[in-house]
Amino acid sequence: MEIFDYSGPRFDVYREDAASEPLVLDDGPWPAPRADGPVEARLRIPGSKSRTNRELVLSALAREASILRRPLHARDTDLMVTALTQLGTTSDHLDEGGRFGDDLEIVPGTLTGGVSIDCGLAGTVMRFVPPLAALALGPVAFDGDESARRRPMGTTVEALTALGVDVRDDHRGRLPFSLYGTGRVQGGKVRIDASASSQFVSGLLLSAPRFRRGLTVRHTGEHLPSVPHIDMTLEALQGRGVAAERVDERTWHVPASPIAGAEITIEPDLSNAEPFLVAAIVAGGSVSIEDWPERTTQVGAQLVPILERFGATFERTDDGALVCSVERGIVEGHEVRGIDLDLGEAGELAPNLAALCALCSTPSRLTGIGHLRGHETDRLAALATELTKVGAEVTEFDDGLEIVPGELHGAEWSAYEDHRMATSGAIVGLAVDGVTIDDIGSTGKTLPQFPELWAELLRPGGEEPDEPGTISLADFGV
Ligand SMILES: O=C(O)C1=C[C@@H](OP(=O)(O)O)[C@@H](O)[C@H](O)C1
Ligand SMILES: C=C(OP(=O)(O)O)C(=O)O
Repeated sequence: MEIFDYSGPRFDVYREDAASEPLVLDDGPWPAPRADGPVEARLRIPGSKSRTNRELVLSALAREASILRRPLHARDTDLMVTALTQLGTTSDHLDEGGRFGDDLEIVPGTLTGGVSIDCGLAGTVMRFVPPLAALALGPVAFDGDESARRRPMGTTVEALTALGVDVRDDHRGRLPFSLYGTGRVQGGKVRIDASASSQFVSGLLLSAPRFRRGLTVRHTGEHLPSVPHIDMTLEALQGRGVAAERVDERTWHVPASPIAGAEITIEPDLSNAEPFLVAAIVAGGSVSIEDWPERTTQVGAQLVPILERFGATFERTDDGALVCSVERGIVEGHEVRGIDLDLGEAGELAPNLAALCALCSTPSRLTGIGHLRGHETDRLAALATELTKVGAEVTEFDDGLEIVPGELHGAEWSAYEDHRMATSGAIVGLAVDGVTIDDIGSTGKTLPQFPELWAELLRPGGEEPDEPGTISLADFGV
């Protein structure tokens, strides 16, 4: 079939409080600000990427309209909205979302193909949309960024093929590929190897209520990373009246079922809170994150027990904020010991933790994260290269990293178009003079406001900016 020529949305680094006025940072390197002493900040972090993109997919498949309150507006979610719109969904901005952008109303429509989907570098778009596209009538082509073409896709392709979907897989389990939707998928049972990504499971489960016979997915591979993300998928389905369930450790079942419309407030992205919480350990002081959910399936919740091991203490305020306090920071000469940590469930937390480990006084081992080689970039190689550049000694294993701290020094830190590599460089820069990040704009994948929030974090004594709601570009050396 024809691969349609479609150039997807470009993204800008922009300020949500002036959403129509993109703030385009210089292409040049971003000087990571140093922290000289304790920080004191209370921050509101935009909505969860993982939850927003699940709710967007379910809203497109639902039998009636849905409203998403405080959804994330970032490159990954913009790509999802665009993909679903191309396939027949309508989305309207409700203009009530406050500082981080509008609430969204999603009205499902008849799913029709004849389109090319730009997945950008978003794992959730490339793994969640193809099963939905199989329910559309007509051809749908998928492509993404150059780096996205290196991410594993074979399990999605094989699963859909096994379910009788006509998939043209010219690049053997990589983007670009295309499928020919017939408007229906029989469903039933499918066995897949999801050891490279939990998103293969989640993607199938999300569209499964609309398959004729629902779907039972069984994972046959050795490892299964990021299990809490599958729990989040089940929770999202259940929230729409679908009796989705985990049958056993490697099997999930979703019955054929209507998907209800819903009004859902998206929790803040706890994984995107990570660099700010880590900053409290590096600088000392306290960082509060507003609206930290009491119960959540987000892996970011694991930051509390993990960062306690680095000396942080946590408490909740009556108004729902999580306060992370650290008596003396690393920059004040406090020595924090490294740790051994299995991050198999929470791989997306690994890059920022690796940066923190490099600032500790003793070696650390992060394991269970071999699948990070298929993330935005090969994160194990990228972390090893960049941490070595600034003076740490790093050994890569098949499933992780050993990080031996050293005398650290400034360098140009490469982000590899990876939001979490960029924020990891910013963490190192808090404690090390002369760190610059080659592409801070890559944070736009899930947190376009990162430079702005980082400046807010580092503003002395919680000082108000010159004009309320604005920050000086000089803060970024722009
Ligand atoms: O389903 C999701 O929303 C995600 C699942 C995880 O992917 P992997 O299982 O590939 O690690 C996670 O790392 C990613 O950031 C988001
Ligand atoms: C792995 C990640 O993203 P993606 O959803 O693109 O897989 C991540 O955000 O850490």
